Amino acid sequence: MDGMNLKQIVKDELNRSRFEHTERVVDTALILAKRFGADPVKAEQAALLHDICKCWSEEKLKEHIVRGDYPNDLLQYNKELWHAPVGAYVVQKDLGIVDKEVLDAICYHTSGRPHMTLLDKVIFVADYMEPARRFPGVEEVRQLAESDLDRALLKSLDNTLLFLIQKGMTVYPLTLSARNNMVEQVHQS
Ligand SMILES: Nc1ncnc2c1ncn2[C@@H]1O[C@H](COP(=O)(O)OP(=O)(O)O)[C@@H](O)[C@H]1O
Repeated sequence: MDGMNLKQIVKDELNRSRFEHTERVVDTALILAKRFGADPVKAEQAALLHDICKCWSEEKLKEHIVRGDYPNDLLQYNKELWHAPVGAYVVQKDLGIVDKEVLDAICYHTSGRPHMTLLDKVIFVADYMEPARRFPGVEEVRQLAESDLDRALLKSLDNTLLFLIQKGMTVYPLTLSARNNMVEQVHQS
């Protein structure tokens, strides 16, 4: 499947604003990939596909997760997390994407995980800081991403965790592990 076909498939799956977000994530991911030496073809593909299941209903995502091979605790946490691992499964099964790095970058783009690959980091940070994002603290992430992808990622994870805690929400543990691991990586560098 070539890039144009994939783009049309993604467009058909998403509403207009989500597709425009996706296009901005692609642009941002390509900039970060070039800056930090990630594979631009993989970055473009992972960014294009990262939110492919974002417009599925809660019921459809839940049915899929119940029947599939997903972490046991996933359904106990924020439904905003669900589209990412389901998206990785769907692009593998329905679109024939087999590249594990691309599939992992899609799978972990919302939660993060410990020992994130360079591509995971590029997609996570691109999704967090694409130009239309207005999160408190996003400007600092953009500044850090000018020169240090790890610090930009750590700040994005910190901001996400602080946001969830301030809202009194539960935190999916994988994000805490991702954050702890990035603290270690940043302090070692
Ligand atoms: N560890 C976590 N536990 C619970 N919710 C989380 C966690 N990490 C991220 N989220 C939530 O997921 C959402 C972000 O998902 P994302 O895929 O980036 O969607 P969007 O592109 O719409 O921002 C936010 O609401 C965020 O608070």
